[in-house]
Amino acid sequence: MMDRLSLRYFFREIVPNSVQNVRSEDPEANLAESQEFLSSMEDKKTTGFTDFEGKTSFGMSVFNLGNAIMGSGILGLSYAMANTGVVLFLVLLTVVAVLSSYSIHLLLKSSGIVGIRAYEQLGQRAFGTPGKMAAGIAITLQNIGAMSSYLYIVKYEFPLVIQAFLGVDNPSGEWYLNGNYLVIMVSISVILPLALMKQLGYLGYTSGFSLTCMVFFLISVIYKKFHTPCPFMDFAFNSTASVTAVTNDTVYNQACVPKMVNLNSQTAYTIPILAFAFVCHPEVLPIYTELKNPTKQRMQHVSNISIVVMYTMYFLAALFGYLTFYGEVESELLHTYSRLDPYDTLILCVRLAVLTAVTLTVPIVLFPVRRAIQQLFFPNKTFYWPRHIAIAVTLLTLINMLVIFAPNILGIFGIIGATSAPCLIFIFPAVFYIRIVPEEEEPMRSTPKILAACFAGIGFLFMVMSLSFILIDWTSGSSKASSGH
Ligand SMILES: NC(=O)CC[C@H](N)C(=O)O
Repeated sequence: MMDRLSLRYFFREIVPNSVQNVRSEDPEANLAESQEFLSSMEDKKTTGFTDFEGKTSFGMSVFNLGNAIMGSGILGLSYAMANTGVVLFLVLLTVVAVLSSYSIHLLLKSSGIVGIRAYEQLGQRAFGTPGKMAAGIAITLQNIGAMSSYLYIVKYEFPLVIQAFLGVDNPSGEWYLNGNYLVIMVSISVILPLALMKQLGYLGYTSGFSLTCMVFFLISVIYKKFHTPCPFMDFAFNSTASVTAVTNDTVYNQACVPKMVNLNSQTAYTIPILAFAFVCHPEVLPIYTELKNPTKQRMQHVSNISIVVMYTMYFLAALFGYLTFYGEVESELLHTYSRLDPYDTLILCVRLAVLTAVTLTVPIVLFPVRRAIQQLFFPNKTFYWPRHIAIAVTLLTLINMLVIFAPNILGIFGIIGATSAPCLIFIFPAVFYIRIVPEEEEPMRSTPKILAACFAGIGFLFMVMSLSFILIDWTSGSSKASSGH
């Protein structure tokens, strides 16, 4: 048994500041609590979290977080680059990646103080029930939006892939070429079983596979750049427009020279597209909960590795996609490849790879929504299989119905994405942090809190900006890039 002195020493040296802080008011009570805490630490070998003892390895956690980051967002990046130019795009991409990592730091530090690694609990600690509701609702809306965008890809791309591989030239209502049936089949046979897993950690393997598919996508995009003439020949017009362009030097030069900095009416969409591409914040804390030997540094390390790898892949995909089509690139990169040749085998494989990748991302993105629903409606309840299954089935049914019956709702998601993404990345982590970290540890005027306040301000600015652009777009009737995915 440790004596009082060595216990104090132990606390100063080993236990994170945050834990010391919450336990610092009454020394006697502290000691009793500390002993209890210490013995629980000896038993469970945790670092102050009472919620769960994780078993997922570092590598698997990187795969899971990488998979959570990488989604349909990647398909809109070339378009974003076409509207910003290479250099400005790189600057903005770097800014969003760094801000994203900083925001994870805020979340991790706050959760270390609260002791429970759930976004909703941070909201609860900071603002009581309204805070918890706000976090839960933002996560639910954002992730349902993301999952629907993934299933849209399945609905519209999968039939084309099957049709081309089976060589059906004139489809006449075959059931296996009907996107709606395919969405339901994929949901039941692939997504549901994965979504029923008790823990996220089990999805590490599928996440690894999903990322492999995206690597294949990236390699193909790079390969295509070097095997596509510029200006490219549009399959639909069977080359006439482009041939005239080749003969005309000025047109050629204009069309096939990358712009370093470009500003136009679509430039404003870059921020929402980039912000969406880096959203992974609802998944960070669930992944942290399951991490083996969880410490803030270790989880920050997992996040930074995932962000750096995705940052590199995002940049390369955007760059080579842009260098293939230049100003002709559409808001969804895969559509642009169809203009080259819809039956090109490589492009069909790429579509299949992207389809697989986003399908395997759905269960990861569904996890935090189920957790949010559990936190909002069944707090303090222990794990219960029927509830776990019922929520997953209900959510998947809802998303399937949205994708099948209300495909026009994508515009609404533009609005949701423009509000919930800045909330989840910027505003909530910052304001929760400011409220949760005790004033004795960091006074209101300390640098970290002022930084956090500026961060919330940036988020608010992004939100207002994105919303105004969407509204302007709607009123002027051209919704070319309403969501970019
Ligand atoms: N939870 C999410 O919204 C994930 C979105 C993801 N970053 C994407 O690019 O698709």
